Order: sequence, then C-alpha cells, then structure tokens
Amino acid sequence: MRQAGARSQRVAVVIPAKDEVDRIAGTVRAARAIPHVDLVLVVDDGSEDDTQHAARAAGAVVVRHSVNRGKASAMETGASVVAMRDVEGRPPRLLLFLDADLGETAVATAPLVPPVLEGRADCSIAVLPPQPGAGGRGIVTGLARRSIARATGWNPTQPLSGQRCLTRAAFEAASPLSRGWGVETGMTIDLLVAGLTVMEVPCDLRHRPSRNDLAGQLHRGAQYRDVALAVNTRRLRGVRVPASRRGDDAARQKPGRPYRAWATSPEG
Ligand SMILES: O=c1ccn([C@@H]2O[C@H](COP(=O)(O)OP(=O)(O)O[C@H]3O[C@H](CO)[C@@H](O)[C@H](O)[C@H]3O)[C@@H](O)[C@H]2O)c(=O)[nH]1
Ligand SMILES: O=C(O)[C@H](O)COP(=O)(O)O
Repeated sequence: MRQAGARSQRVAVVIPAKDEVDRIAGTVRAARAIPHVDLVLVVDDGSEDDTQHAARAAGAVVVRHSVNRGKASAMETGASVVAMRDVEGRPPRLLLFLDADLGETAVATAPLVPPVLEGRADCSIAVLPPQPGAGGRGIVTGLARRSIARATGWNPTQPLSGQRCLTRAAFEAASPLSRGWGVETGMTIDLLVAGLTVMEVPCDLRHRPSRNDLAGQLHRGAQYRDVALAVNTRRLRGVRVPASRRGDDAARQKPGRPYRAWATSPEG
C-alpha cells in the first residue's frame, strides 16, 4: 500500500527549538531541501532569544510555546499542527523530527526518508559520526541502550538520537510521549512493543555536542533522570516483549538493518 503511493507521499519536518537563534536558519534551509518535504515546522519551545523570527525568515512555519515545556512536548505540539495541515483524502505526512542545531548538515538526514516511504521500516533513526568536542562518558547512552535491550531485545547504536522519521501510525503507537529527554528511549520501546519495525541509518550530521563542563554535566543529569523515568514507568506497567516471543536475532543487529522485536504478531 505504502509503496504504491510512495511518490506522492509527503514529509513534514518538525524541529523543536529552544534558544537556537544561531543555528535555526541553516537547519530550516537544509530541511527544506530534503526530497518529499513540503512542510518545515519549527516549534519554538519558549525561547528567550529570536529563534522564532529567524526560523520564519528562513521559510519555516513557526508555532510557539509561551513557556518552556521541554523537547517531548514540543514534538507533540509539532505533530498536532502537522495533522491539522494534512490534506483530506491524502495519506498523512511522514514526520521527520530534527534537532535545531544541525545547521546546514540537516540535509544529510535525507536517507531517513526512503526506508519509511517504501515501507521497510515504521521508524528510521539517524546514527551520527563521532562529534568533535563531545565530552560524554556514555553513561546516559548506556542506560538507554541497556533499558531498550532489556525491554525489547534490540541493541541500538545511538539510543538517544532524536533525528527520526516515522509514519503517523507509528507516532500514534508511541503516544503519549515520555517527558523531556526520555522521549527517544520511551518511543523506541513503545514502537517495538507495538510490533513495529525500526532501523538505524548512518547520516553524516554535525550537532552541538554537550561538553565536559558544568553545563554539560548538568544536562546529562537531566537526561539520566528523564530516561530513567521513561524506562521505569514502562517496566512497572509490564511494557516489554517477552524473551520467549522475540524474533530478529539480536546478534545480527546493525545500522542499515530493519529490526522487529516480535517473532509473531504481538496478539498471536
Ligand atoms: O526545553 C527544551 C530543550 C531543548 N529543545 C530542543 O531539543 C533539541 C535537542 O536538544 P539539545 O540541547 O541539542 O540536546 P542534546 O543533548 O544534544 O540531545 C541529544 O540527546 C537528546 C536526548 O537526551 C535527544 O533528544 C537529541 O536528539 C540528541 O541530539 C534541540 O533542537 C533543542 O533546541 C527543546 O525543544 N526544548
Ligand atoms: O554527551 C552525550 O553524548 C549525551 O549528553 C549523553 O551523555 P553520555 O555520554 O553520558 O551518554
């Protein structure tokens, strides 16, 4: 079905942005150049700088939270606004979530679209090359990766990557989103538990990495808290794929391969 309509299928880029005036224009311009994209939506998440005007001047549709609500909330606002702009009688747009700090490299997320457009994956996730200046020690990344693996059997390379393309149905299967920085970890678990297919795709992107300074460590503390909350709420509710029902061989997982957690359908 999706294959037949693939050429006419449109994509909306959704960019959550908080105080990104230096980079948002480049990110918006690059996003507009991605094939199949007909809408670039920036959700200004209560910025105190001029993010909204810079985004609009670069050609984005802009909506704004009057107060800061966190990245996940900005994503939900973005998805709702896209739904209002979807055209009756045509398939809902694919959603391509991009961070605001990618600048001109945002165009390198174009390879995320074909696997979803062609129905090979319900959600594709960018794997970034090593980032100059990055100061992390892998603690938050490790927590997210282990937690996803425990719940579903999948070992993602970059579990925190927020550059993701997904169908509207997949977005709904992952809704409501986990708060703040737990959004990617919660989404990946929810998609796999719902029986959907995810796939990591290498993309040559540059972003502003968190450094090994006080601000960077405080940021990682908030990330750790939010990832742990996303994981623990799911664990308490028993949201997981039972080990006896798991399908795709975890040992063969690598970027470029679609992964589906269940051997049979979740209901079967
Ligand atoms: O309150 C906020 C804070 C940030 N952002 C935006 O969210 C995106 C990601 O924020 P950033 O500061 O770049 O975070 P990083 O630590 O670099 O993010 C990494 O880790 C996050 C999960 O912890 C993922 O969401 C990101 O995609 C991934 O790049 C950017 O567009 C921000 O402007 C908001 O919309 N609201
Ligand atoms: O710097 C990073 O990669 C993120 O903030 C995650 O931190 P981590 O190094 O603790 O995984």
